[in-house]
Amino acid sequence: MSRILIVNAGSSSIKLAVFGEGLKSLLTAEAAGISDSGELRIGRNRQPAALADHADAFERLLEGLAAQGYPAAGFDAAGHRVVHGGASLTRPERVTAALLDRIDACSPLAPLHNPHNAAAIRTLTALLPDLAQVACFDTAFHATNPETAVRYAVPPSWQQAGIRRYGFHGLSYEALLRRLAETTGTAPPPRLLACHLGNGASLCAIANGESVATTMGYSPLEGLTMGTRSGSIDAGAVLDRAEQTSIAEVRRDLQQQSGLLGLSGLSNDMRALLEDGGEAASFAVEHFCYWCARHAGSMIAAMEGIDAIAFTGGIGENSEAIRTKVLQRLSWTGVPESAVHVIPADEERQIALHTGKLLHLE
Ligand SMILES: Nc1ncnc2c1ncn2[C@@H]1O[C@H](COP(=O)(O)OP(=O)(O)O)[C@@H](O)[C@H]1O
Ligand SMILES: CC(=O)OP(=O)(O)O
Ligand SMILES: [Mg+2]
Repeated sequence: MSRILIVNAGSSSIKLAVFGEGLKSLLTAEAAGISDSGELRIGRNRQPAALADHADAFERLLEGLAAQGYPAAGFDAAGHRVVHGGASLTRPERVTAALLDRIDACSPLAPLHNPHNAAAIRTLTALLPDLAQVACFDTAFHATNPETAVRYAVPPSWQQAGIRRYGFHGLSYEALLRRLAETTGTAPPPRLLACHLGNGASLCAIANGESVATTMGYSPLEGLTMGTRSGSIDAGAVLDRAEQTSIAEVRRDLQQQSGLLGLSGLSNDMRALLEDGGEAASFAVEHFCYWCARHAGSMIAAMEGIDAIAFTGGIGENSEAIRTKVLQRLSWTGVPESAVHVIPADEERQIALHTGKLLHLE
């Protein structure tokens, strides 16, 4: 019997899942609010936990799995979410030293993610050198985007340097399509607006089951207002700030001090802002919803219309208040309630499916 460990390291959380024979889910665990007021969940057991960083959180999660009868040495394979695969990593790959180098090379493009993804792979390699590991890329799903959607209007030298739109949350969108098919029993709607609203947030225009446009671009910074990331901003403003301060400061500000946190001055956590309800918190929430709907217009234009909407991600799945606000702003689309779906993010099973297939596991 094969036992697979799945590792999904996001910007603020690490989710682990253990799958057994027939991809039966055996145990899940999650570390949330890393570097903030954290929480550790092993199975159904939740407790507040001070989680210094992703490495600390990963170690605590592995200890938690071992205490539940799933020690690391008992795994036959591991599958990882890797956020940025660049232009060439467009399908799941077996981890090798050379592949790790390529993942490292993409780290500057996804600084809140790829270093943690690579670190988790290295931690497991050090613990279990013979463990078969597979990397699945968030960028891969968007390889079907047309060239007009992918290219920035910049000189050829930029294009040669890899400056183009890649798009992210691909594993989540793949999982969303799979689960939508499972629940409806039909082919995907011809023009589906998929909304992954979590700490990182993006939208995807999915036409006949394929990504044709998405709001994130070169890095997971572009597009919607996010937990700590600014979303789209005029490059002119970025250049001016860089001239006045430093590149490092601008990078930190745009990646870690902006978004809901920057607008509210309180928190990057949507639930905390909704609970707070004060003026600053409410403005941040409105900004999130307004820009979500405004970017949705761009996705709908890319598909030349819309038949259905699906929400996923921590906010998309759990917050009816946010879904309602976004849908109110999209009422002009005429999408009926029956064509609005809420799909729990299932990146872990998607990675397990890829891992099992690539390694021919039973
Ligand atoms: N019930 C809820 N209401 C509103 N927001 C929620 C709720 N549950 C979770 N969230 C929000 O989901 C976000 C985290 O999303 P998630 O997809 O888990 O993060 P990550 O991008 O790190 O994977 C946080 O902003 C959190 O506040
Ligand atoms: C790509 C990305 O933004 O991921 P997350 O939502 O997990 O931060
Ligand atoms: Mg996530």
